Amino acid sequence: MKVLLVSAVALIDVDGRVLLAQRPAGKSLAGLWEFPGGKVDPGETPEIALIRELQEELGIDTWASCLAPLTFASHTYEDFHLLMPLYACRKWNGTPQGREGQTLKWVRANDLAQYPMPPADIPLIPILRDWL
Ligand SMILES: Nc1nc2c([nH]c(=O)n2[C@@H]2O[C@H](COP(=O)(O)OP(=O)(O)OP(=O)(O)O)[C@@H](O)[C@H]2O)c(=O)[nH]1
Repeated sequence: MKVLLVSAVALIDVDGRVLLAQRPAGKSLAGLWEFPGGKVDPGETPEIALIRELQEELGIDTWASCLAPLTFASHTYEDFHLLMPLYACRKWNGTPQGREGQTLKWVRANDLAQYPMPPADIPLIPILRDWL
């Protein structure tokens, strides 16, 4: 089984809300809400990959020093095994915009469970809620 390394982040605003992005139609897991992030390319650290993905997907800039390791997902999908570190980040420059057609939503900790997420993300929600 191929292990896929994906870096993801809980962006947290001044009101303690978390940013979720809805996967656009046509992609795998379309319509589900996920944490911003993406695949770690060869030669990248998880932090560098995340900084790049945040620029590409949301048009914001952040720094490795602002990415705090929070927890991780380890989940077997049909064709691969996902290993996904989840960072927490409260500091960035710019206003997140869905640059790749994603709908974005700032969600309160207690409302996170109302957003359908990929199966790998489900165990992360109570951890994030307790941490917030
Ligand atoms: N970014 C992100 N990816 C997640 C989450 N949960 C989860 O299972 N994934 C999976 O991790 C992989 C992330 O890859 P990606 O975002 O770079 O790539 P993608 O599937 O959008 O497609 P692409 O290869 O066409 O760019 C996908 O298989 C996605 O379903 C999550 O919360 N955030």
